[in-house]
Amino acid sequence: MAVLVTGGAGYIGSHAVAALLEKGEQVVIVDNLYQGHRDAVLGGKFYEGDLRDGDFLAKVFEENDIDGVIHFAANSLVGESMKDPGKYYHNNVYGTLCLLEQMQKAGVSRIVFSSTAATYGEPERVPIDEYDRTVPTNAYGETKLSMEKMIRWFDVAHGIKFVSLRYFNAAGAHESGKIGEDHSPESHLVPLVLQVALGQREFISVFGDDYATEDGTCIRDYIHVSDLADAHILALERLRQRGDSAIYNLGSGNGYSVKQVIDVSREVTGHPIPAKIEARRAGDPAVLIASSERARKELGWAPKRDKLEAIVKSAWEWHRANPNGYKK
Ligand SMILES: NC(=O)c1ccc[n+]([C@@H]2O[C@H](COP(=O)([O-])OP(=O)(O)OC[C@H]3O[C@@H](n4cnc5c(N)ncnc54)[C@H](O)[C@@H]3O)[C@@H](O)[C@H]2O)c1
Ligand SMILES: O=c1ccn([C@@H]2O[C@H](COP(=O)(O)OP(=O)(O)O[C@H]3O[C@H](CO)[C@@H](O)[C@H](O)[C@H]3O)[C@@H](O)[C@H]2O)c(=O)[nH]1
Repeated sequence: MAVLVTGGAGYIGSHAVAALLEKGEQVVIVDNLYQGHRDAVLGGKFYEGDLRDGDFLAKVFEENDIDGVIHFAANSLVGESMKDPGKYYHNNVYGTLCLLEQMQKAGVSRIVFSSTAATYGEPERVPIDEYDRTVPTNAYGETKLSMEKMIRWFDVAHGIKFVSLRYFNAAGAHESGKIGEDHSPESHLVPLVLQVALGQREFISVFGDDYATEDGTCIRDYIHVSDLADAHILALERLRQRGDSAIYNLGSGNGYSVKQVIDVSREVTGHPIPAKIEARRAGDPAVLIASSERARKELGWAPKRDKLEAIVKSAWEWHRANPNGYKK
């Protein structure tokens, strides 16, 4: 039996594939390489193709004995989703519908889904738990919430059991040094800050310093990508043991402002990292911090690398060794 990983050539997906391979799992990967990299896939059987291509996806299910799916494939940028929401509905919502229909046809009844803190919107309180209200402030988060709900109805109607993992901000790289974060264009704070330290950018833009936070910049909960990968293995295990469908937050429980991320990166890299205050980015909530108590209790998950300094160090090692990412 094999695990199908959609988006397994992407940043978090490639780390999950590595973790599955380390566990001795058979892994099948589907990625259209829109953002992913062939070299990020450390093993398993790779198919290049798009989830929305019905014939292609049917063939993947026919050719492999799949017992569960881990679904990463999506577009995931807050800023872009505010400019082009249609792209997000098409790829994220329609792409997930195509996947669920193929799972139903093939009789595959387990899915671990990459959800996000962006489903909550502006929280009423922090840390946020899974019972808090979900009112997304951006189109990306809205599509992820729709995907979660769609999966739940496929459970109700067709018994497709799910674990939706609402991750907060992923950062860092694999300890082997073989895989890390490489998006093109890059829009995430940690890699952009490190690009300044590498001399590839002159300064880091700080999107707004007039939020209702201590230093005026947005606060996020950064979580190491390998800790996220571990949670997928535990979630899959829960489904294999016939556990109920569930939703879990995955974060470290620590909030750091944009300015704090820059300060920690200055310490880690020894570079002054000039910063420029710019306008707010549309769709950004001021503060997102997770309570991951439920994942700790029910999945037995705990982040092993939850200090920002350790996360930034791990990202820095990858970026320093691979200044052009996967490009040779
Ligand atoms: N990076 C984060 O901080 C973060 C936080 C919360 C949730 N998430 C979610 O985790 C998942 C992975 O995020 P990431 O940062 O690794 O993104 P990523 O862009 O690096 O990975 C997504 C992968 O999916 C592939 N893909 C996209 N659409 C596809 C399609 N239609 N068919 C086949 N392949 C397709 C891309 O080529 C890419 O390799 C996403 O679903 C994202 O919404 C990410
Ligand atoms: O050049 C930059 C880039 C980002 N930021 C700020 O840094 C914070 C983090 O931004 P970013 O790294 O782009 O992550 P988010 O927008 O918080 O979104 C990430 O984290 C979400 C979960 O919280 C995921 O769902 C998304 O997929 C993932 O991109 C935000 O306040 C941004 O406004 C800047 O100030 N300057």
